[in-house]
This record gives sequence, structure tokens and C-alpha cells, in this order.
Amino acid sequence: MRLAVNIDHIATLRNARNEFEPDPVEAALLAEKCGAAGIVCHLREDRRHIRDLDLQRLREAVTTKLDLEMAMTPEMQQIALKTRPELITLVPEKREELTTEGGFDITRHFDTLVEFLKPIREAGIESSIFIEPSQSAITLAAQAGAEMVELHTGTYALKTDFAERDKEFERIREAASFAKSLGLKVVAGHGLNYLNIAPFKTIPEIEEVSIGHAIIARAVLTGLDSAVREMIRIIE
Ligand SMILES: CC(=O)[C@@H](O)[C@H](O)COP(=O)(O)O
Ligand SMILES: NCC(=O)COP(=O)(O)O
Repeated sequence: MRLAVNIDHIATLRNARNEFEPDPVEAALLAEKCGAAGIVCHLREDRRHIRDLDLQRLREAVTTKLDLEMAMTPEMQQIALKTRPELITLVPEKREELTTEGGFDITRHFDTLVEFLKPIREAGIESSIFIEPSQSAITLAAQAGAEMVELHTGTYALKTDFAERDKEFERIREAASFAKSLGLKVVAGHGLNYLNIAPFKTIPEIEEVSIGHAIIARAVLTGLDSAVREMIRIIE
């Protein structure tokens, strides 16, 4: 199973001061150097973390695979066609949300989705839809012409009751197998972390997991040791 690293929250931290550090592109290159198979960024309509210039610079720098997460809007379609990431992932977006809440409502938006994906496909960009692990959503994703689905693991990640969490995990396993049987590539993501990721190794159909917040949060603490030591060395 491959790891794609989402670097949105490097930009969140950078934007806290609205200056230059930390740089999401530098983070992306470091993640690639350490074995990440791809870099994920979500260009939100409100640009709360990743900004247009970040995306341009990421496109120039990333050599593995750039996955642009975006809402299904004309503006984002133009940006994707201009930027040409290897992959776009369509996600639902609500301006007020703290993070993505649930999968893309593919039943509601099916006709628009079919039209939306045509120029993306013609440009040679792969498309993935971030959906709930349900057979109906997967079937519609395949019918709409997506090459890939990203199964939403946020519900699994938030379950504190083990029996309920196992049940949700089985739903993801069945969804992955069903998606693969339709010829779709399968990715999983949202809310995955160092404690809840291990069971995913038992689902061979999931080729890749996409993880952001947990890795950036861990990096802050594991990196603090050398950051403090380095500063002390300078001032002593
Ligand atoms: C689709 C998904 O689960 C996440 O990648 C999410 O879209 C990231 O966006 P935020 O970093 O704004 O939470
Ligand atoms: N597609 C999921 C993603 O990119 C990262 O989600 P999270 O790990 O930040 O919850």
C-alpha cells in the first residue's frame, strides 16, 4: 500500500503569520524524499490553506504524483486544466466546515459530474471521486467515467466504540472489493492516523492511503527536538 501525503496544514501554519514559513513545497519535496508516492493538496474555494501560487509551485516541483483535491466548480475545472496535476479528486466543500464532512453526493450531482469530467479526461488527467463506501456511490462513480474512487474513512476514524468501528471497517473492505470488481482504482482517506491505519494493510484492493493532518501533527512534535537543539546551538 502506498502513501500519499497531504500538505494542506503546512500551509495552514504558514498562513497563521501570512509570511513564508513553513513552505508547503519544501514539505512536499521532503515527503517525496522520504518515500511518499504522491502529494495531495486541497485548493479550497476560500483558499484557507493552499493558495494558487502554492499549487503552481507544487506542479513544478512534485515528481511523483500530484493529486489536486477540489470542489466541482467551473473555477476549479479551469485551474485543473491549466495546472495539469496527474490526478484530481472531487470532494464536497462547505465553506463553514473545519474539514471535509462526508463523501461527495454523487446521486445528486451525477449529470453535472459526467459533463465536468469530460474535459478533464480529454486533457489526460485522471479523476477520482471522494465518496462514502457504498455500492451505489461506487457504481455511479464508475458510470460517470472516474478512474478511481477515494473511500471516505472519516466515519471509521471517529468511531470510539470498537464494535461500531469494526462494522464500518468491514463496510470499507466490501466497498473496496466492489470498486475493484468494477475496474476502479481504490484509495482511502480522511482522519487516518498512526493508531487506526494498521487494519488497512488487510485490504489488498486499497492501493494507496491519503493522509495529512496526522502526519503534519506528528511532524511538529517529532521535529521539535532538533529544532530546539539547533536554536540553542546557535545562541550559545
Ligand atoms: C478529502 C479529504 O478528506 C481531505 O483531504 C480534506 O479534503 C482535506 O481538506 P482540509 O485539509 O481542508 O481538511
Ligand atoms: N484525502 C484525504 C487527505 O488528503 C487527508 O485527510 P486528513 O488525513 O488530513 O484527514
